[in-house]
Amino acid sequence: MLHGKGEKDVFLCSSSENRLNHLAYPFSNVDITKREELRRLFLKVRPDIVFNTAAIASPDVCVMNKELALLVNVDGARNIAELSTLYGAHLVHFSTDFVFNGCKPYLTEEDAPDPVNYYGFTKWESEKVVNAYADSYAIVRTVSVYGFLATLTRSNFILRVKAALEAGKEYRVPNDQFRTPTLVEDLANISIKIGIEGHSGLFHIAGQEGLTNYEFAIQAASVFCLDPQLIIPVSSFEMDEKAVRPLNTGFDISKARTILGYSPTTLLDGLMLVKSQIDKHIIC
Ligand SMILES: NC(=O)C1=CN([C@@H]2O[C@H](COP(=O)(O)OP(=O)(O)OC[C@H]3O[C@@H](n4cnc5c(N)ncnc54)[C@H](OP(=O)(O)O)[C@@H]3O)[C@@H](O)[C@H]2O)C=CC1
Ligand SMILES: Cc1cn([C@H]2C[C@H](O)[C@@H](COP(=O)(O)OP(=O)(O)O[C@H]3O[C@@H](C)C(=O)[C@@H](O)[C@H]3O)O2)c(=O)[nH]c1=O
Repeated sequence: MLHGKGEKDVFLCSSSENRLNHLAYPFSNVDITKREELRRLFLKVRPDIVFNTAAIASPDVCVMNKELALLVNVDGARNIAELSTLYGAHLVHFSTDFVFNGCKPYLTEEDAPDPVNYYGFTKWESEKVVNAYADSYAIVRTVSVYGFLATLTRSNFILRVKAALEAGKEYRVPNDQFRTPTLVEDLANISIKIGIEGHSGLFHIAGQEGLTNYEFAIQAASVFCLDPQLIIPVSSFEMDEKAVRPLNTGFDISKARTILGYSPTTLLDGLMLVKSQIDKHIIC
């Protein structure tokens, strides 16, 4: 998404291999929890803008490995915030709707966080360290990101629904978790704008339609021409996941619309885009 945007060179890093090597950007392995290693990278690259997407982003993994979650999500964010200040970079840090308790949908930037799981707790703490240690920064909170890339670290909701239905398997989905799903291209484009234009503060970035995960799965099945009968609505309680999920989240995106001119893709267009990307990938 960064390709051809502005006059910036792009430098990629992550803790394992470069999964975007077809794009031919320079890449370094870095562990954000290792401050000296990270400092050497800042010294070498001298970034104007840093996008911090690194995290332990699975709520279930976070609750099972709290030490690691705290280390990466909080200490790692602190290292990046400190070094961004030291080297004069504008930091765009990513956070989540899971900082909220799920009692109210369409949350604004003014609503008070109150996480109900350990992942949400570490992400809220990450926001506090960014606030405390970064001079020039924006925090981008987002919700249930969907999209297609052949080399994803983790899959996402609609790709899992698609895989199960294609295999003729039933897929149990909570009908009591309300979200505003976010198309990854919308998130990437607005984040680049935030970075390049140097916007500061907190932004809620999500899709414009709110629906339950069950309804989302049904819409995905329709676009992918798969059998919706295989999608079984269940309560979150019946899901029996390791980490409890906040029930009602989803964002009010008025601030982003007004300040950034953010105008997200509709859910139907987003799902059709993902379908066309997958079809193209299969043909290639
Ligand atoms: N996906 C979603 O629906 C949502 C995501 N978010 C937030 O967006 C951000 C990105 O999430 P998402 O892309 O889904 O997460 P992924 O799990 O897909 O990717 C996280 C990345 O973090 C990297 N990473 C993990 N540990 C380290 C480390 N110690 N040092 C350097 N890099 C590390 C991983 O690198 P490697 O691949 O090399 O292991 C991986 O690429 C996170 O901050 C998450 O909290 C917020 C709301 C919704
Ligand atoms: C693994 C699994 C999940 N689900 C449901 C649970 C949940 O309602 C929905 C989405 O599950 P996921 O594990 O993709 O997402 P989940 O971890 O619930 O969601 C979050 O991801 C993190 C990173 C965030 O920050 C949040 O914004 C949110 O998008 O899918 C199933 O229905 N069946 C399954 O087999």
